Amino acid sequence: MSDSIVSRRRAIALAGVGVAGVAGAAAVGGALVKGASAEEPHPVEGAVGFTGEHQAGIVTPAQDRLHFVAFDVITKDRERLVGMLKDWTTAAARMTAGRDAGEIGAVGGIPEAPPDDTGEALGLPPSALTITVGFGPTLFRDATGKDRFGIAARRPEALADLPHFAGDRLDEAISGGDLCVQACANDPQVAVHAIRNLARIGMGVVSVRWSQLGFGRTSSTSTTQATPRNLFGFKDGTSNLKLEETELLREHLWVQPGDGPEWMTGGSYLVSRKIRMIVETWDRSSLAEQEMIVGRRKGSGAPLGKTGEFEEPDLDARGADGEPVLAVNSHVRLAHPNTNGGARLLRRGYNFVDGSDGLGRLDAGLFFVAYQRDPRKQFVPIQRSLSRSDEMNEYLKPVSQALFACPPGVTGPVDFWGRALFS
Ligand SMILES: C=CC1=C(C)c2cc3[nH]c(cc4nc(cc5[nH]c(cc1n2)c(C)c5CCC(=O)O)C(CCC(=O)O)=C4C)c(C)c3C=C
Ligand SMILES: [Fe+2]
Repeated sequence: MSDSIVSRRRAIALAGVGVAGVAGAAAVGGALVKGASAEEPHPVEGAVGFTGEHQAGIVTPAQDRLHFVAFDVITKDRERLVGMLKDWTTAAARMTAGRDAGEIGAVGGIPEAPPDDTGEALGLPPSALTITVGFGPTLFRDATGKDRFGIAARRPEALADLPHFAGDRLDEAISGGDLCVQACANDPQVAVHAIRNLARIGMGVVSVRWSQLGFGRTSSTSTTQATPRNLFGFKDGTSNLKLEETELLREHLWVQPGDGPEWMTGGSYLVSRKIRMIVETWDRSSLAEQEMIVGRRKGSGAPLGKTGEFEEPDLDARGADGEPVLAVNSHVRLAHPNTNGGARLLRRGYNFVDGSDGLGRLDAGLFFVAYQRDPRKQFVPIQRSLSRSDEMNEYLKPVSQALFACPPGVTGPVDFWGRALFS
């Protein structure tokens, strides 16, 4: 029996209950989640498994495209919020398996009712779509300190507000958020379709605060992937944490039992930072200057003083002139674990070009995304060290920042994003 026949029969059966009833019925139970799970006997080709110990979209080999969105929760009703998270989980399981967001689908319903899928991904393969969800600090307490949904006591200490960093002039309107969804796929239409349908499902419960499109992943998250380049033309992601480094992931990426709170075990913290790159100025600097600022060769990606991309940078090496081979204010030295008490990140950023700035320059840069076990011990010290003296800052303008707690993966049919947090 084809999906469309199932959808049509279901549509007829549900025709009498109205649109709200149809939307609710499509989200009931967990059967749909199971159908899209990693344990499915016949996984869909090109689909990334949805269920598991950790959410997909973190160590998953970085796809080419991103649509990231931060939402404000606009309801005061805890049950409506929980209901939406259940509906999101069901829809995400379907979409990551290459199916319509709802059971009726884009064209399977009655003509009088809005479809439960928007339709722009009809006929497209799953395209390795992953959908990853996170909870922002303001979901736990609002700006006045109010416990909005009875979960303030469950706020992780690691979800502490990020400090101000020297040189930052962030735009509040495109920073923060109560919830975030990161959709990554190898087809931009598939990523946008996923976000659009979750926003549609969340109508009346959440409203879009800000969103960001990205292209050309700027990190590899697996040793099977070639290192991509950022908009400064440099290989980016060489020394990133990788999917295959299980021990390092335990140490630096996943929240471990005992870290607390319990509902975050197996999860990870996401920091995003939208950084405008003044590419026109960068393009007028010499190759030698660019390589000195980064600390690596532009062609091979090798650390200065070495020849292979994956050789370790030597922070102590000095040239014939007695000066450090890796400049004291180079990006790689300042971001290196040895400079930051061993701190490491799993970076998963994307390039962006948001048109032009009205002054004859591209509005382009890096939408930096990094996952970690505890931002207070990882992102914060690294960013402090970069903010203080990175030579690259002359070419950068950070415009937004956000922090989210991404819970562990959905484990099976009755599970949903946030179940342990809200139970
Ligand atoms: C706070 C964290 C970081 C921000 C913000 C950041 C911005 C940023 N980075 C590049 C380009 C490169 N970064 C590279 C390495 C690198 N960067 C960070 C952290 C942040 N970068 C880390 C932890 C590392 C790894 C350091 C190490 O272990 O050696 C590199 C080199 C290649 C690589 O290893 O990935 C490049 C190139 C830009 C352009 C940018 C802001 C726009
Ligand atoms: Fe960097």
